[in-house]
Amino acid sequence: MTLPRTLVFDLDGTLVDTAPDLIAALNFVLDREGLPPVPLHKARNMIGAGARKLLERGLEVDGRTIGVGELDRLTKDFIDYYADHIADASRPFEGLETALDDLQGQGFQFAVCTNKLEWLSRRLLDQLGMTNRFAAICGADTFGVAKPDPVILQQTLARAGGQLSSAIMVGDAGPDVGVARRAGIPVIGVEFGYTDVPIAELKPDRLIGHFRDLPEAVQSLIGAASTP
Ligand SMILES: O=C(O)COP(=O)(O)O
Ligand SMILES: [Mg+2]
Repeated sequence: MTLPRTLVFDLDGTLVDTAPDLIAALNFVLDREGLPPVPLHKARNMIGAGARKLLERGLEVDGRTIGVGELDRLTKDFIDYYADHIADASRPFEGLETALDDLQGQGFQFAVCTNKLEWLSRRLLDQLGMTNRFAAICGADTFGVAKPDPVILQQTLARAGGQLSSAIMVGDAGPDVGVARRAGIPVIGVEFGYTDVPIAELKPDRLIGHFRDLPEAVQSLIGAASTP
């Protein structure tokens, strides 16, 4: 039996431009703590390792480090606020729907492997009308491990009914390139996402600057893999 080819997507900064709502939630919490807001351009690159890390990084801008208990409380406040505003301004990156239609027509299926919490990821994709696009939607809490641990990618693929030998990862940051490398699958980097290290420096197998280029990047990877 041939299992379907699977494209596994990161969520924040890859499928959806979530920075405006994530940073609004961060600044809501900072404001309640009496701290100044972090500007969007600066805070964008703090996204990628989950809500807790985003808060830690946001607090560090002001030179603040806090205890575990306080961080727990602020993370809860952050998630409460974010959940209520998850799709106020977040939108899929340009060209995504067309690229997915094209690839689906070629027989690909899709999955989401994110360091966001699963229920937040589902809520976001629900509100954008995209949940049904994905055979599996898995977050940092789904299997108790986050990217770049390869287990999350292996388990996401298992849940989607795919397999590692016919999967490609698509992501915007270090954890995405890392998880793909550790699981031994190719990775396409997107240049429009959130990362403190430029994605090109992480050397993904292909780089795209717009979703219109995704089908061709996928084809060239498959072509390269089947060339003797
Ligand atoms: O929410 C985050 O910080 C990370 O999410 P991502 O893995 O979808 O980029
Ligand atoms: Mg990301």
